[in-house]
Amino acid sequence: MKMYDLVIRGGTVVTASGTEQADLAIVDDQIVAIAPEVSGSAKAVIDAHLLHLLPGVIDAHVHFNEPGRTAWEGFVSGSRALAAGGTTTFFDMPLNAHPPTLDAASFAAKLAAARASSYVDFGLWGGLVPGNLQQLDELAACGVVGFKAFMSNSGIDDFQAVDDATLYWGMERAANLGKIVAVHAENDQLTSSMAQQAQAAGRTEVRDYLASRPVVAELEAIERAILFAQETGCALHIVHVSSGRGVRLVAGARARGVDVSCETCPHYLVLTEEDMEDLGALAKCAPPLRSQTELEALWQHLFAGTLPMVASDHSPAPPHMKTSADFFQIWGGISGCQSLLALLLTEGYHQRHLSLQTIVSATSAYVARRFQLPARKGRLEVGADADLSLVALTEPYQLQESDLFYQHPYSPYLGFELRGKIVRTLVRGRTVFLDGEIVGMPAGQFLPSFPLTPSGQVS
Ligand SMILES: NC(=O)N[C@H]1NC(=O)NC1=O
Ligand SMILES: [Zn+2]
Ligand SMILES: [Zn+2]
Repeated sequence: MKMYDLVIRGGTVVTASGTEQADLAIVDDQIVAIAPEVSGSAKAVIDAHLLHLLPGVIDAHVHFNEPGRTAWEGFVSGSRALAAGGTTTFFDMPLNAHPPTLDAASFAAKLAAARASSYVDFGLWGGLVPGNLQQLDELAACGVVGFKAFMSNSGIDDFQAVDDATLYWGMERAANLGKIVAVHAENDQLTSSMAQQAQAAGRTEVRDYLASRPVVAELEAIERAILFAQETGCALHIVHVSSGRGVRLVAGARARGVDVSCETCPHYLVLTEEDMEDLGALAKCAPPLRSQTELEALWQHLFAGTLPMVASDHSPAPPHMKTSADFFQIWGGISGCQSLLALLLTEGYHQRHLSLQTIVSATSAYVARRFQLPARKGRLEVGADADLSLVALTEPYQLQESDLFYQHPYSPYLGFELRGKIVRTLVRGRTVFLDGEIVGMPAGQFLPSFPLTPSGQVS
C-alpha cells in the first residue's frame, strides 16, 4: 500500500488547463498523485471539500529592501505577507536594498539574507545601471533571473537610471548570456522635466503628479526598449505596464516575432487616478494610476491573453517617507504583495468572470515559463513541487490592518470587500500559512536561473 506524507482530499484542483475535483497526494516536496480518489495511507490528511487548490503564485516583482533597508521591509515580513497571500515563489528586485544587486558581492549578501529569512522560495534579479556592464557576466553566473533597468529615475540614489547606450549595450550582453532584461519603462526626460516644472510653480498636489507622468512617457519608453531588444536579439520584459496602449505595443511586437513580454499590477487593475486623489500616499506609484478607460483596457487584454502576467511591484517604505505636503516628495511605491491573488479573485473571477485558468496562468504557469524556472515550478501536476494555496473562493471578508504581515501595515486596499480567502499555503509540501497565522520557520530555497537555450526564447 502506498504511503503518503499528506493527502489533500476532495478539493477543486485548478490548473492552467482546467478544474477538477480530486485528491492530491504529496511525498516529501512533491505532488505524486492527483486523482478523483487517491487510496493508500497518509501521515496527514486535509479535508478540502469546500476549497479550491490553486498553484502557488509566483510573484515576479517585489522589493524587499534587505540587506541595508530592512526597516522598510525584510525577507521575514515580506515573505510572510506573500505566504498569507498564497504566493510560494517571488523574484526580488535588485533595488531598494542596500547595496543594490549590481555585482557578485552584493548578490551574495542578498542571497545570504534571503536564505536565512524567507518562508517561500525565491529568485533574485540583478541590476543594469550605468557603470556595471562589466559585472553582468558574474551576475549571470550567480543565477540571477535577469537584469532590471530603470529608464526613468528610480527614486533611489544608489540605483541610477540607464542612459540609452547602457541599455543598448546591456541588452547586447544579456542576449549573449541568454538573460532577459526587464525595464521600468517611462521616458525620463519627459517625466523629470514635467515634474520640475510643476514643482517650480508650486503645483505639488496629487493631480500635478499624475499630469507629470502621462501615458505617452510610458509608450515612448516601451517602444524604444522594444526597438533595442529587436536590434540586439535580447529577451525583454516590460514591468508594470499601466495602460492599454502600452500592452498593445508589447503584444504587437511579440506578434512580429520580438521576444518581449509584459506584466501589469493589481493596482492598475483595481485603482484609478481618482483613488490616488482619495487615498494619497498609500496609492502613489510610478507609472501612476490611470483613468477608468485604461483600467478597462487592461482587463480586456487579460481576457484576450495579450497581457500574460500580473505581478505585485510591492514597494514599501517607512511612514516618514510616505508623508509630505509635496506629493512629489512622497515615496512612490504601493504595498500590495499580500493582496495580489485575492484582488484577482475578487475583481477578476467574481466581478468580471475572468476564468480561474487565466488567473492561474498569469500568476504562475506563464511566469515560470517566461523566466525559465525548473519544470517543477508553476504547475499543479504529478512530479511538480507541492506549492499551492487552499482558497475559500466565495468567502467574503473585509481586509483589515491586523491581517497584514508587512513591516509597515498599510495598504490601499484596507476596507475592501474581498472574496476568495486564502486559508492555507504550502511550499514544497510544508504548510507555511494556516488560518491567519504563519507556521514553522523560514525554509525558502533559492531558485537559480540558468538559461536552457542561449537565446532565452520562450513561447
Ligand atoms: N524604487 C521603486 O521601488 N520604485 C517602484 N515604485 C513604484 O511605484 N514604481 C516603481 O518602479
Ligand atoms: Zn518600476
Ligand atoms: Zn518595482
